[in-house]
Amino acid sequence: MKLIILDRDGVINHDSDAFIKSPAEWVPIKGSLEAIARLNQAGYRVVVATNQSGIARGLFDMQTLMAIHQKMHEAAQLVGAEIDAIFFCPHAADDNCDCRKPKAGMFHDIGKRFDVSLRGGVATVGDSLRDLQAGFVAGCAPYLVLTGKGEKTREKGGLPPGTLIYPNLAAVVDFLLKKPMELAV
Ligand SMILES: O=P(O)(O)OC[C@@H](O)[C@H]1O[C@@H](OP(=O)(O)O)[C@@H](O)[C@@H](O)[C@@H]1O
Ligand SMILES: [Mg+2]
Ligand SMILES: [Zn+2]
Repeated sequence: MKLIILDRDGVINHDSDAFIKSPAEWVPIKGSLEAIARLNQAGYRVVVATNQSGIARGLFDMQTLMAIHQKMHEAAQLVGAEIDAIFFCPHAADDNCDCRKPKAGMFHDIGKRFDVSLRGGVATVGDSLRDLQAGFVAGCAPYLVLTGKGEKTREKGGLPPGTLIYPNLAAVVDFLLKKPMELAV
């Protein structure tokens, strides 16, 4: 089975320094949902691994997070895309949980749930260093996109070895499905 693990904010939808606190604030990045549909058609299971410390911060509750994800699923369906599962960490950094990226807990759980060894070339796509670090530790091939916080992440450096950089999720999918696309260097 082909599997890919995507960060949510800044990869699928626009991010905000004020967090994505409601369905109304969830706006897909142009081309991202269509890119997921192309992955589905190529036989990929698409799974999201997202930090949602806004829950621990009291910025929004679980019901609101579920409503945001319902909107994401519906928007995906409109373009023939399907997100197979959404794993999220609702904790704050000082909760010292095992699931908050850059820890790899969500990635290990995804590997178990889908019975896939992540070390077999499973790609993970993120806009923050912690996304890439979590995936890399779990054995994934890291891809940085320059949407969301990606430009800042590139400037800061320290990316896991072998990280490939692309302008956005659609360009990563072009590469994965072997349509020529220039690397964003
Ligand atoms: O990119 P993913 O993992 O899908 O979600 C990130 C969000 O949960 C929020 O994560 C926060 O980081 P802190 O949780 O405050 O460190 C900030 O970066 C917010 O701007 C951002 O919206
Ligand atoms: Mg992000
Ligand atoms: Zn957690």
